[in-house]
Amino acid sequence: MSDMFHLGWFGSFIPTTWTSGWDGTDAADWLNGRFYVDKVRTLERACFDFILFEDSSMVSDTYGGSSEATLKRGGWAPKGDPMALAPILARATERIGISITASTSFYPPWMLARSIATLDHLSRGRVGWNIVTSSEDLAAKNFGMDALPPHDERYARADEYVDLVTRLWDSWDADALVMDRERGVYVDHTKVRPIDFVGKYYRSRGPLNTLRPPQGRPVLTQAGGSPAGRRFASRYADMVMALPKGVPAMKEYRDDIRARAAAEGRDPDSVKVMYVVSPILGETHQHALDRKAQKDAAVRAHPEGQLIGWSGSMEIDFSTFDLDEPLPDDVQTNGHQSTLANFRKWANGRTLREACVAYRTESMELIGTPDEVAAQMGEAMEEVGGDGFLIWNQPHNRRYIGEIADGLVPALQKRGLMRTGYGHEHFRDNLLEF
Ligand SMILES: Cc1cc2nc3c(=O)[nH]c(=O)nc-3n(C[C@H](O)[C@H](O)[C@H](O)COP(=O)(O)O)c2cc1C
Repeated sequence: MSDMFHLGWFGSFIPTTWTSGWDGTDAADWLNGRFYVDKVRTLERACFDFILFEDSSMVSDTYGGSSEATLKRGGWAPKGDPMALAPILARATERIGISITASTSFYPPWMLARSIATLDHLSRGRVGWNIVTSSEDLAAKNFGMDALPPHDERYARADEYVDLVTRLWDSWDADALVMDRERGVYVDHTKVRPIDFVGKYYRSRGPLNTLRPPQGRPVLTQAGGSPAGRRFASRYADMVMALPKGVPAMKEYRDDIRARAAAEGRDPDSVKVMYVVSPILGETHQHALDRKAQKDAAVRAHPEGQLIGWSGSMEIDFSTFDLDEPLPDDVQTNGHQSTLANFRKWANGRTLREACVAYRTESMELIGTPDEVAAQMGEAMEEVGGDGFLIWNQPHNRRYIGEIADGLVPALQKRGLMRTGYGHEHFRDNLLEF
């Protein structure tokens, strides 16, 4: 029998789908948080390890040189701040991890260390920080910069940033709070120290002005695809999100991350690699295939949705290219480099129109009845070696969440592939349990 693996949910604090016919009122009032509270409760009932919110800081106007295309569809903006949403989700739940994205290029490290430490207390040890360096110059302009530093320098800065943030968390010992009424001592000052951090890019005296996070180090997650990104992930991340295409590439990616982690002196089992998937479920196998065909037809009819996404993340105006030709060879980006490189490799001469239909934000296609898909996931994990999957909402509505939580999850649990309860209070302990 296959081993148990982890399941997380990967998504954004954005409107739900509003054109599927199964959307209710969520697309209108998603920003009041109610949909997300219901969602996280459902995922906790289904024993997901965590929910993770990606993030960005811009309204893209790359496609067609205007924000019209982005805003008209409502796919990338508006977007709420996951840092503000997290405490509401924490209050509504008991065990599920809540991981939020914050960019090392924009957040002052001391502020980030303090916000995450506070959230770790508010959630009683269930917070994760998804570390990104950001990749859009447009976002940099919102923070007073003309452009982001070059790709590899962003990772060099992030290296120092994470070092600084973890030192700030360590600037308070776990037993600093003594609350000795007789002696009149609330905090033992000998257990709180300045850090006097002086790096190439950052300086901070410290200490932090709040208690050490319950997890000590809240769960760190990352998604580096480039060599610099992989090195960074294997040095710091407890969980790496990945999008290699197909089982052999998934295995190669995991083996590489584990080897790099071992070279950094870490136990490879302390780094979990999780793959983005978006299962298409049906009542019968044919029903699932029909649903996939329907999805493909929708993209074929409106390929611009995909092109707008690529324009935003790669900062390349895809509206300027001929849809019936491949992406020209001379196109470059300072943004998600590995995304562009992977795109070229994967597109392999496809025209842009064909590429839009074929592209999937997922590592492998999973199509079938819940039990068939559970079996496919088990087989893939057996070949790859671990460590689990991130479900990416497609479509982003209650109907899809229900299909996963009440269809796929019970099928996984029946096969012994997924947990049926939480063994620990803290996110980190649950993630490292197997
Ligand atoms: C599953 C997944 C989630 C990601 N989430 C974010 C995000 O929330 N914000 C962001 O700016 N970048 C995000 N990225 C981009 C990564 O941080 C990274 O830039 C990308 O994987 C390319 O790798 P590289 O930076 O090593 O070139 C994500 C990537 C993946 C695969």
